[in-house]
Amino acid sequence: MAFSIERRDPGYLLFTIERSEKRNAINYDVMEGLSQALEKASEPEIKALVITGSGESAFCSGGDLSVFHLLHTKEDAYPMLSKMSNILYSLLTLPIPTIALMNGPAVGGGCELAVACDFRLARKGVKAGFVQGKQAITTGWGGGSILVEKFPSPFAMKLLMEADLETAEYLFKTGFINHLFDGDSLQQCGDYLEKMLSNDLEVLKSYKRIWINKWKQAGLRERIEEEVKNCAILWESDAHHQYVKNFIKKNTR
Ligand SMILES: C[C@@H](C(=O)O)C(=O)SCCNC(=O)CCNC(=O)[C@H](O)C(C)(C)COP(=O)(O)OP(=O)(O)OC[C@H]1O[C@@H](n2cnc3c(N)ncnc32)[C@H](O)[C@@H]1OP(=O)(O)O
Repeated sequence: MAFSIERRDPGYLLFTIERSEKRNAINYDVMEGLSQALEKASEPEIKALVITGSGESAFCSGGDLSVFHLLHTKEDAYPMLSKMSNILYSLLTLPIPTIALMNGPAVGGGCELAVACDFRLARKGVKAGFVQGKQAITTGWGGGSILVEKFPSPFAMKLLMEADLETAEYLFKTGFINHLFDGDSLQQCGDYLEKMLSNDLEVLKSYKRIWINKWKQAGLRERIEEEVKNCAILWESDAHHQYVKNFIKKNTR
């Protein structure tokens, strides 16, 4: 199974990508798992959704390049990008708080998954970055638009345009990471959530609605659709295919 979904104390749903051998890369099974978790997170008594990856080698290494290298044209790429962008938009607008528990690196689409969550908790020393620019594409799951909506422009623009991996410590200073931890990630996450989840679910939902309304008014859904379409166009470039070919070659030697 590529994922697991578990109810945990104090009242949150834990979604784990169970693909540590692929550094928790997102394939179609993981997308299906995320959709199921989003549905389950709407059940009564669930006060938050926590997303993590198994092991400590990665939170999520982005799109599974061993699968997505089969997508050549923009017509091939668009359905995959669009599907995942719909999942990330549902995650963004989930009526309860959401947490990316970054026990390891978050790379490319993995960083898009993290930015779609309300809070990001990272293990000290891990790295994270929107590296897509180095692969001759842009973010294509909506993460660029979400980043720009949530963070000050010069910071967001620098992260996207430099397309580098940054340390969790730098990202903490800039506010992208909300909490740095050592030791047991689930224990740390439980401690971080304890005060918040001691409040009534309707209070949490009412506050979350303030952000959801803001994002709706800002036309974020439409902006994400534009990002998806633009990424699909870049996807079919020779430069991108060359990058992916090199990645596959390097990793099958
Ligand atoms: C779709 C797009 C988007 O944003 O829209 C994207 O996400 S583009 C995807 C962006 N992601 C990437 O460029 C790949 C990022 N991956 C990495 O940077 C690295 O793997 C780290 C996550 C930092 C972990 O490094 P570490 O040295 O621990 O592991 P490693 O590189 O030896 O990888 C271990 C195994 O996982 C596989 N692996 C790692 N990342 C993968 C990925 N994204 N897709 C498919 N396989 C992947 C490697 O091929 C290797 O398989 P074998 O053991 O069989 O050799």
